[in-house]
Amino acid sequence: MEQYNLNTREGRWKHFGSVDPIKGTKPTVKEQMTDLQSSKKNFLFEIDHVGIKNLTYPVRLDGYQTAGTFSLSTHLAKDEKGINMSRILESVERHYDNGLPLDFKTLKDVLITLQTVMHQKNATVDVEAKWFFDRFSPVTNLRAVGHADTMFSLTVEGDKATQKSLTLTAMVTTLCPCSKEISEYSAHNQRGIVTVKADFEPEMMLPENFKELMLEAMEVNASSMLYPILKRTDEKAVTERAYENPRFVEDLLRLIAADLVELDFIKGFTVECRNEESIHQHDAFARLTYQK
Ligand SMILES: Nc1nc2c(ncn2[C@@H]2O[C@H](COP(=O)(O)OP(=O)(O)OP(=O)(O)O)[C@@H](O)[C@H]2O)c(=O)[nH]1
Repeated sequence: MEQYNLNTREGRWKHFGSVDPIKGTKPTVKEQMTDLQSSKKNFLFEIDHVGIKNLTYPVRLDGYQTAGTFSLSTHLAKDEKGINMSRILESVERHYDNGLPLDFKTLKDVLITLQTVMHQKNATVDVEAKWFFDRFSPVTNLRAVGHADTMFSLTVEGDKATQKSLTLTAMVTTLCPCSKEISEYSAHNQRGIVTVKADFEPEMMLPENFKELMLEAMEVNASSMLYPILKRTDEKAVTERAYENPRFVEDLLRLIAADLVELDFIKGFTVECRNEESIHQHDAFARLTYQK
Protein backbone atom coordinates (compact mmCIF):
# COMPACT_ATOMS: atom_id res chain seq x y z
CA MET A 1 0.00 0.00 0.00
CA GLU A 2 1.28 3.45 -0.98
CA GLN A 3 2.60 5.56 1.89
CA TYR A 4 1.82 9.31 1.92
CA ASN A 5 3.38 12.10 3.91
CA LEU A 6 0.78 12.66 6.64
CA ASN A 7 2.50 15.88 7.67
CA THR A 8 1.14 17.61 4.56
CA ARG A 9 -2.46 18.35 3.65
CA GLU A 10 -2.06 16.80 0.20
CA GLY A 11 -0.51 13.68 1.68
CA ARG A 12 -3.37 13.34 4.14
CA TRP A 13 -5.96 13.86 1.37
CA LYS A 14 -4.41 11.04 -0.69
CA HIS A 15 -4.16 8.89 2.43
CA PHE A 16 -7.92 9.39 2.76
CA GLY A 17 -8.57 8.45 -0.88
CA SER A 18 -8.18 11.62 -3.00
CA VAL A 19 -6.74 10.99 -6.50
CA ASP A 20 -5.00 13.20 -9.08
CA PRO A 21 -7.25 14.75 -11.79
CA ILE A 22 -7.32 12.92 -15.12
CA LYS A 23 -5.93 14.51 -18.28
CA GLY A 24 -9.26 15.67 -19.74
CA THR A 25 -10.24 16.15 -23.36
CA LYS A 26 -12.80 18.95 -22.93
CA PRO A 27 -11.86 22.63 -23.24
CA THR A 28 -10.93 24.52 -20.11
CA VAL A 29 -11.01 27.97 -21.71
CA LYS A 30 -14.45 29.69 -21.61
CA GLU A 31 -14.35 30.79 -25.27
CA GLN A 32 -13.89 27.18 -26.39
CA MET A 33 -16.68 25.79 -24.17
CA THR A 34 -20.08 25.00 -25.68
CA ASP A 35 -22.69 27.56 -24.59
CA LEU A 36 -25.68 25.19 -24.45
CA GLN A 37 -27.96 27.81 -22.87
CA SER A 38 -27.61 30.02 -25.92
CA SER A 39 -28.57 27.35 -28.49
CA LYS A 40 -31.37 28.46 -30.77
CA LYS A 41 -34.09 26.26 -32.28
CA ASN A 42 -37.75 25.51 -31.73
CA PHE A 43 -38.01 24.48 -28.05
CA LEU A 44 -41.81 24.03 -28.24
CA PHE A 45 -42.90 26.50 -25.52
CA GLU A 46 -42.02 29.93 -24.29
CA ILE A 47 -41.52 30.00 -20.51
CA ASP A 48 -43.28 32.49 -18.25
CA HIS A 49 -40.74 32.42 -15.42
CA VAL A 50 -37.30 30.86 -15.25
CA GLY A 51 -34.70 31.84 -12.69
CA ILE A 52 -33.60 31.15 -9.14
CA LYS A 53 -35.45 30.73 -5.83
CA ASN A 54 -34.36 30.65 -2.20
CA LEU A 55 -31.43 32.96 -2.74
CA THR A 56 -30.39 34.35 0.65
CA TYR A 57 -28.77 37.75 0.36
CA PRO A 58 -28.35 40.73 2.72
CA VAL A 59 -30.89 43.52 2.36
CA ARG A 60 -31.23 46.90 4.07
CA LEU A 61 -34.68 47.87 5.28
CA ASP A 62 -35.31 51.02 7.32
CA GLY A 63 -31.82 51.14 8.79
CA TYR A 64 -31.48 47.45 9.60
CA GLN A 65 -29.42 45.01 7.60
CA THR A 66 -31.30 41.73 7.47
CA ALA A 67 -31.45 38.56 5.37
CA GLY A 68 -33.63 38.58 2.27
CA THR A 69 -34.91 35.45 0.55
CA PHE A 70 -35.14 36.12 -3.16
CA SER A 71 -36.86 34.60 -6.14
CA LEU A 72 -35.70 36.22 -9.41
CA SER A 73 -36.83 35.20 -12.87
CA THR A 74 -37.28 36.27 -16.46
CA HIS A 75 -39.34 35.23 -19.40
CA LEU A 76 -37.69 32.87 -21.91
CA ALA A 77 -38.48 32.92 -25.63
CA LYS A 78 -39.53 29.73 -27.41
CA ASP A 79 -36.42 29.58 -29.60
CA GLU A 80 -33.94 29.84 -26.70
CA LYS A 81 -32.82 26.80 -24.73
CA GLY A 82 -31.94 28.42 -21.41
CA ILE A 83 -31.09 31.59 -19.54
CA ASN A 84 -27.61 32.49 -18.32
CA MET A 85 -28.32 32.06 -14.62
CA SER A 86 -25.04 33.51 -13.40
CA ARG A 87 -26.22 36.88 -14.70
CA ILE A 88 -29.00 36.96 -12.08
CA LEU A 89 -26.49 37.27 -9.24
CA GLU A 90 -24.43 39.68 -11.33
CA SER A 91 -27.53 41.89 -11.69
CA VAL A 92 -28.13 41.90 -7.92
CA GLU A 93 -24.46 42.63 -7.26
CA ARG A 94 -24.56 45.63 -9.56
CA HIS A 95 -27.02 47.35 -7.17
CA TYR A 96 -25.55 45.95 -3.95
CA ASP A 97 -24.36 48.46 -1.38
CA ASN A 98 -23.63 46.89 2.00
CA GLY A 99 -26.89 44.98 1.47
CA LEU A 100 -29.43 45.49 -1.30
CA PRO A 101 -31.70 48.45 -0.38
CA LEU A 102 -35.13 46.83 -0.05
CA ASP A 103 -37.42 49.30 -1.80
CA PHE A 104 -39.39 49.21 -5.04
CA LYS A 105 -37.06 51.68 -6.77
CA THR A 106 -33.98 49.54 -6.23
CA LEU A 107 -35.86 46.35 -7.13
CA LYS A 108 -36.98 47.99 -10.36
CA ASP A 109 -33.36 48.92 -11.15
CA VAL A 110 -32.27 45.32 -10.50
CA LEU A 111 -35.03 43.97 -12.77
CA ILE A 112 -34.22 46.38 -15.59
CA THR A 113 -30.58 45.28 -15.40
CA LEU A 114 -31.64 41.63 -15.31
CA GLN A 115 -34.02 41.97 -18.22
CA THR A 116 -31.34 43.77 -20.25
CA VAL A 117 -28.48 41.32 -19.62
CA MET A 118 -30.82 38.39 -20.31
CA HIS A 119 -32.29 39.99 -23.47
CA GLN A 120 -35.79 39.03 -22.25
CA LYS A 121 -39.06 40.97 -22.38
CA ASN A 122 -39.79 40.97 -18.64
CA ALA A 123 -38.36 40.13 -15.21
CA THR A 124 -39.89 39.43 -11.79
CA VAL A 125 -38.64 39.50 -8.22
CA ASP A 126 -40.12 38.41 -4.88
CA VAL A 127 -38.14 39.21 -1.74
CA GLU A 128 -39.11 38.07 1.73
CA ALA A 129 -37.45 39.83 4.67
CA LYS A 130 -37.99 40.74 8.30
CA TRP A 131 -38.89 44.35 8.84
CA PHE A 132 -37.60 45.72 12.17
CA PHE A 133 -38.97 48.93 13.66
CA ASP A 134 -39.16 50.89 16.91
CA ARG A 135 -42.00 49.87 19.18
CA PHE A 136 -42.80 51.80 22.35
CA SER A 137 -44.58 50.22 25.32
CA PRO A 138 -48.06 51.76 25.73
CA VAL A 139 -47.73 53.37 29.19
CA THR A 140 -44.03 53.48 30.12
CA ASN A 141 -43.04 54.41 26.55
CA LEU A 142 -39.96 52.17 26.56
CA ARG A 143 -38.41 51.63 23.14
CA ALA A 144 -37.60 48.16 21.86
CA VAL A 145 -37.43 46.52 18.45
CA GLY A 146 -40.58 45.00 17.00
CA HIS A 147 -40.87 43.16 13.71
CA ALA A 148 -43.19 42.09 10.91
CA ASP A 149 -42.62 39.94 7.82
CA THR A 150 -42.59 41.52 4.39
CA MET A 151 -42.68 40.26 0.85
CA PHE A 152 -41.94 42.80 -1.88
CA SER A 153 -43.08 41.64 -5.30
CA LEU A 154 -42.40 43.41 -8.61
CA THR A 155 -42.50 42.71 -12.35
CA VAL A 156 -41.08 44.97 -15.06
CA GLU A 157 -41.60 44.94 -18.82
CA GLY A 158 -39.26 47.31 -20.61
CA ASP A 159 -38.85 50.34 -18.38
CA LYS A 160 -42.30 50.03 -16.78
CA ALA A 161 -43.44 48.13 -13.71
CA THR A 162 -46.46 45.94 -14.56
CA GLN A 163 -47.13 44.35 -11.17
CA LYS A 164 -46.29 45.67 -7.72
CA SER A 165 -47.41 44.37 -4.35
CA LEU A 166 -46.41 44.18 -0.71
CA THR A 167 -47.40 41.36 1.59
CA LEU A 168 -47.15 42.10 5.31
CA THR A 169 -47.58 39.61 8.11
CA ALA A 170 -47.92 40.79 11.72
CA MET A 171 -48.98 39.32 15.05
CA VAL A 172 -51.72 40.70 17.32
CA THR A 173 -53.86 39.72 20.34
CA THR A 174 -57.52 38.81 19.91
CA LEU A 175 -59.92 38.27 22.83
CA CYS A 176 -62.95 36.11 22.16
CA PRO A 177 -66.28 38.03 22.37
CA CYS A 178 -68.26 34.84 22.87
CA SER A 179 -66.08 33.73 25.78
CA LYS A 180 -66.41 37.21 27.36
CA GLU A 181 -70.19 37.13 26.92
CA ILE A 182 -70.86 33.70 28.41
CA SER A 183 -68.29 33.41 31.18
CA GLU A 184 -68.60 34.66 34.76
CA TYR A 185 -64.99 35.79 34.65
CA SER A 186 -62.25 36.35 32.11
CA ALA A 187 -62.25 35.52 28.42
CA HIS A 188 -59.86 33.38 26.46
CA ASN A 189 -57.59 35.15 24.06
CA GLN A 190 -55.09 34.18 21.42
CA ARG A 191 -52.25 35.34 19.27
CA GLY A 192 -53.62 36.28 15.86
CA ILE A 193 -51.53 36.28 12.69
CA VAL A 194 -52.66 38.83 10.12
CA THR A 195 -51.47 38.75 6.52
CA VAL A 196 -52.29 41.48 4.01
CA LYS A 197 -51.26 41.34 0.36
CA ALA A 198 -51.80 44.80 -1.09
CA ASP A 199 -51.65 45.42 -4.84
CA PHE A 200 -50.53 48.86 -6.01
CA GLU A 201 -50.75 50.72 -9.30
CA PRO A 202 -47.38 49.53 -10.65
CA GLU A 203 -46.09 52.94 -11.73
CA MET A 204 -47.65 54.98 -8.93
CA MET A 205 -45.44 56.59 -6.24
CA LEU A 206 -46.31 55.22 -2.82
CA PRO A 207 -46.44 57.39 0.30
CA GLU A 208 -43.15 57.18 2.17
CA ASN A 209 -44.89 55.53 5.16
CA PHE A 210 -46.92 53.00 3.14
CA LYS A 211 -45.67 50.04 5.22
CA GLU A 212 -46.50 51.84 8.48
CA LEU A 213 -50.03 52.71 7.27
CA MET A 214 -50.71 49.10 6.32
CA LEU A 215 -49.28 47.79 9.60
CA GLU A 216 -51.37 50.26 11.59
CA ALA A 217 -54.54 48.99 9.89
CA MET A 218 -53.56 45.43 10.80
CA GLU A 219 -52.69 46.12 14.43
CA VAL A 220 -55.02 48.83 15.78
CA ASN A 221 -58.15 46.88 14.83
CA ALA A 222 -57.12 43.91 16.97
CA SER A 223 -58.04 43.52 20.65
CA SER A 224 -54.49 44.59 21.44
CA MET A 225 -51.15 45.09 19.71
CA LEU A 226 -48.02 43.15 20.71
CA TYR A 227 -45.04 44.83 22.38
CA PRO A 228 -41.50 43.63 23.04
CA ILE A 229 -41.23 45.30 26.49
CA LEU A 230 -44.15 45.47 28.93
CA LYS A 231 -43.80 46.66 32.53
CA ARG A 232 -46.67 46.01 34.97
CA THR A 233 -48.48 49.24 34.11
CA ASP A 234 -48.22 48.34 30.41
CA GLU A 235 -49.41 44.79 31.02
CA LYS A 236 -52.49 46.09 32.86
CA ALA A 237 -53.20 48.45 29.94
CA VAL A 238 -52.95 45.80 27.19
CA THR A 239 -54.98 43.28 29.20
CA GLU A 240 -57.78 45.78 29.80
CA ARG A 241 -57.66 47.09 26.25
CA ALA A 242 -58.15 43.55 24.95
CA TYR A 243 -61.12 43.03 27.30
CA GLU A 244 -62.67 46.30 26.10
CA ASN A 245 -62.18 45.35 22.43
CA PRO A 246 -63.20 41.72 21.94
CA ARG A 247 -62.85 40.43 18.36
CA PHE A 248 -63.90 37.33 16.50
CA VAL A 249 -61.56 36.42 13.67
CA GLU A 250 -64.33 37.68 11.33
CA ASP A 251 -64.54 41.03 13.18
CA LEU A 252 -60.82 41.61 12.91
CA LEU A 253 -60.82 40.69 9.21
CA ARG A 254 -63.65 43.10 8.37
CA LEU A 255 -62.27 45.98 10.44
CA ILE A 256 -58.86 45.67 8.78
CA ALA A 257 -60.53 45.49 5.35
CA ALA A 258 -62.47 48.70 6.09
CA ASP A 259 -59.21 50.52 6.88
CA LEU A 260 -57.48 49.14 3.78
CA VAL A 261 -60.36 50.37 1.60
CA GLU A 262 -59.64 53.87 2.94
CA LEU A 263 -55.95 53.72 1.97
CA ASP A 264 -55.96 55.32 -1.50
CA PHE A 265 -52.63 53.88 -2.63
CA ILE A 266 -53.98 50.30 -2.39
CA LYS A 267 -55.94 49.20 -5.45
CA GLY A 268 -56.89 45.75 -4.19
CA PHE A 269 -56.00 43.42 -1.36
CA THR A 270 -56.31 40.02 0.22
CA VAL A 271 -56.41 39.89 4.00
CA GLU A 272 -56.24 36.77 6.10
CA CYS A 273 -56.50 36.49 9.89
CA ARG A 274 -55.53 33.28 11.65
CA ASN A 275 -55.99 32.82 15.39
CA GLU A 276 -53.85 30.29 17.20
CA GLU A 277 -56.70 29.23 19.46
CA SER A 278 -55.82 28.88 23.14
CA ILE A 279 -58.78 26.59 23.89
CA HIS A 280 -58.26 24.30 20.89
CA GLN A 281 -55.43 22.49 19.16
CA HIS A 282 -56.55 23.95 15.85
CA ASP A 283 -56.54 27.52 14.48
CA ALA A 284 -59.49 29.68 13.36
CA PHE A 285 -59.12 31.72 10.14
CA ALA A 286 -60.92 34.08 7.80
CA ARG A 287 -59.86 35.56 4.46
CA LEU A 288 -61.29 38.01 1.96
CA THR A 289 -60.18 39.58 -1.31
CA TYR A 290 -61.36 43.01 -2.42
CA GLN A 291 -60.79 45.00 -5.62
CA LYS A 292 -61.48 48.74 -5.58
N1 LIG B 1 -30.22 27.79 -17.79
C1 LIG B 1 -29.91 26.99 -16.75
N2 LIG B 1 -28.76 27.21 -16.06
C2 LIG B 1 -28.48 26.41 -15.00
C3 LIG B 1 -29.35 25.37 -14.60
N3 LIG B 1 -28.80 24.78 -13.52
C4 LIG B 1 -27.66 25.45 -13.22
N4 LIG B 1 -27.45 26.44 -14.13
C5 LIG B 1 -26.44 27.51 -14.11
O1 LIG B 1 -25.64 27.68 -15.21
C6 LIG B 1 -24.77 28.75 -14.86
C7 LIG B 1 -23.60 28.91 -15.77
O2 LIG B 1 -24.10 29.35 -16.97
P1 LIG B 1 -24.07 30.85 -17.50
O3 LIG B 1 -24.61 31.78 -16.53
O4 LIG B 1 -24.76 30.79 -18.80
O5 LIG B 1 -22.53 31.07 -17.64
P2 LIG B 1 -21.77 31.78 -18.85
O6 LIG B 1 -22.38 31.37 -20.15
O7 LIG B 1 -20.33 31.50 -18.62
O8 LIG B 1 -22.12 33.27 -18.52
P3 LIG B 1 -22.11 34.54 -19.52
O9 LIG B 1 -20.68 34.88 -19.76
O10 LIG B 1 -22.84 35.60 -18.76
O11 LIG B 1 -22.84 34.12 -20.78
C8 LIG B 1 -24.41 28.53 -13.44
O12 LIG B 1 -24.65 29.73 -12.73
C9 LIG B 1 -25.42 27.46 -13.01
O13 LIG B 1 -26.03 27.85 -11.81
C10 LIG B 1 -30.54 25.14 -15.36
O14 LIG B 1 -31.34 24.23 -15.09
N5 LIG B 1 -30.77 25.98 -16.41
